[in-house]
Amino acid sequence: MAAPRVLVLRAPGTNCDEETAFAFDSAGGVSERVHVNRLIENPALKDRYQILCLPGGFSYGDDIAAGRILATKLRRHLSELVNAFVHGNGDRLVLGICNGMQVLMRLGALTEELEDQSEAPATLDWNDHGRFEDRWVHLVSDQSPCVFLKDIERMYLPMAHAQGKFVAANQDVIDAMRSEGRLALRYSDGKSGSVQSETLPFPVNPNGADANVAGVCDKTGRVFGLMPHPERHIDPTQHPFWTRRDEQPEYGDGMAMFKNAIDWFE
Ligand SMILES: NC(=O)CC[C@H](N)C(=O)O
Repeated sequence: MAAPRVLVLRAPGTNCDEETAFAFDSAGGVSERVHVNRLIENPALKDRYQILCLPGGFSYGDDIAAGRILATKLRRHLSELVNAFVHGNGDRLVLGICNGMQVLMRLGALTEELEDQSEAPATLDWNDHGRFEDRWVHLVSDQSPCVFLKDIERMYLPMAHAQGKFVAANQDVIDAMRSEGRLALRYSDGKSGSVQSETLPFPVNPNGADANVAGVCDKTGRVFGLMPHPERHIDPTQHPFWTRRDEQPEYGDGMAMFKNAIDWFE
């Protein structure tokens, strides 16, 4: 099959699009970085791509709330495009990384069937300490339908955000999402390989996220958002202690996610 085409969406303030396109290309995809205004001018462009990726950054300066303006722009001008990727025939993938996850959450694309009239089922709030946190974190994945996390048990990835605290409206949302394996990726201490659901203290849980959630997927596992940055760890030399490791793995931990996405189309 021809290599899947990846739409890496740009907006004013996006700053991880080049690395993200490089990661998809290194995994065997063909990426194009496209500005949101070009899509609004030519919505038919959506039919060129099999994967939609919303990369990290500070879209529209994080004004109002991180991801809010880009989400509103997508909902107002590109709802057909969003719908084609999120739903469509169920034959495409969506990945939101950091600011991209914030956009997917504001759009409701990760939690839409849990939506009730009164409030969002879940959101991404300010980190508990109220500051931007930029460092490496340990992650474990739960049993999950997430296409991107297939056969991945743990990862060590950089994080870099101020508004990454996953907060659910209530325990029912947590229970419903957990029972479907949608609280797919969790912060961990790097020792235990299993998911912990009682909220772990800082610094293991860097932002105070409910149930240590770092990434969530939709019901189908095709739509996934995560706060850490897999595109910043695709080469082993990006690991902070790579010179001290006895053996170098072939790839950095994040690469498997991009390969899973490309392989899904085979
Ligand atoms: N790395 C990013 O994508 C940053 C996300 C967002 N601007 C925040 O600080 O929360």
